[in-house]
Amino acid sequence: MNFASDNASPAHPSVIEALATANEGYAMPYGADPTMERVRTKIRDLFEAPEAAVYLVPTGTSANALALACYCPPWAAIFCHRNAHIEEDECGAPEFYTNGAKLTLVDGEDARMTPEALDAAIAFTGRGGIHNVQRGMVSITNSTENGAVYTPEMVGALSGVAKEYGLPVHMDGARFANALVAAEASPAEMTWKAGIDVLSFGGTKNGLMGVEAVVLFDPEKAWEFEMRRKRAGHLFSKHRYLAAQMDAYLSDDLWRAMARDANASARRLSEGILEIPGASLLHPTEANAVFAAWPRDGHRRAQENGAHYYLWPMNQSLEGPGDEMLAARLVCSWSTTAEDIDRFLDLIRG
Ligand SMILES: Cc1ncc(COP(=O)(O)O)c(C=O)c1O
Ligand SMILES: C[C@H](O)[C@H](N)C(=O)O
Repeated sequence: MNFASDNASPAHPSVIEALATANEGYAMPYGADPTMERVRTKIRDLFEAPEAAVYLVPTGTSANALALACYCPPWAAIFCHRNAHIEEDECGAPEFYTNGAKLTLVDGEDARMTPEALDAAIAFTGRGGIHNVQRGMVSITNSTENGAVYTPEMVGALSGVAKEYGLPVHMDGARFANALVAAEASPAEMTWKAGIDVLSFGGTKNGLMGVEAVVLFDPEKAWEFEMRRKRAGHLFSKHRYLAAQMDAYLSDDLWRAMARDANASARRLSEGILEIPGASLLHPTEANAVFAAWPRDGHRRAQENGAHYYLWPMNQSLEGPGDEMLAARLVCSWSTTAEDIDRFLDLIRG
């Protein structure tokens, strides 16, 4: 029973098979392999964006930081939610790769920014001319760090604010597939049709071994992205192994099937927890993560029987009154089984 993160899940067998197939013979390096061309075409078709520039990188952090660096000057602000991954969990990579851009934090429940809060933050920034950090760009995480989903309409409302100030918009889509299937939207509706300029299109959390696509819907910055990727050391020489993963991901709609399974598991888990007297959700279960609280005794039983997950916040203690409510983050993935969930629920129910 591992609910620590979808980063803990195995790669899907189809992905491993694709890697084994890709391992036959020779292939031109650095992205010049035929599989990458097929991946680029698939993504352009999927997003209805025939001119989009498409690149693969190994991690979500590299996807985010390199994308942001292409759109935000060093003297400007990146407006993001205060719990955004680029703020809390990338060890300063966005600030480093942009050569110093400032992350300006915006509030909103469930790690979803509101248009009003975003507008206020942008309006306040750069008001004093040369003395202030300037207005740079906006970054949205979908699904969010608290497991919530922005619908295309919500994305459009935030992008509308950004565009009033002439700012580009990035989407951290480490869990884009989970958001997309939850919103029952098309990739184009959830991105460029809603004002997104550049997308970190995640695969690693959703069944791949380690690859993310960066999609620049206007290819104007394609060459700059290529240079930044190479200079950062994120251009794989044996690039065919990244391309093979993404090719398998996009074949037979595997990516959306895995996301649907992960989201369904989270709903099952969330509903089961709410049957426990006193249990509650900290955030709505809209994608593949559950943020919930239940009695400490249940946590002790689960962890004594091998369950892996994070208390939320992480610094809470298992020592203390057994009936006291403790919160946790539980993340489901394509590989989460009904047996895992039912076993976990039996343990925390007692
Ligand atoms: C929302 C979000 N964005 C980006 C990342 C970064 O991905 P990585 O850890 O592969 O750098 C993560 C990691 O899980 C994430 O949760
Ligand atoms: C928190 C950690 O960085 C990872 N993004 C996760 O969601 O598990």
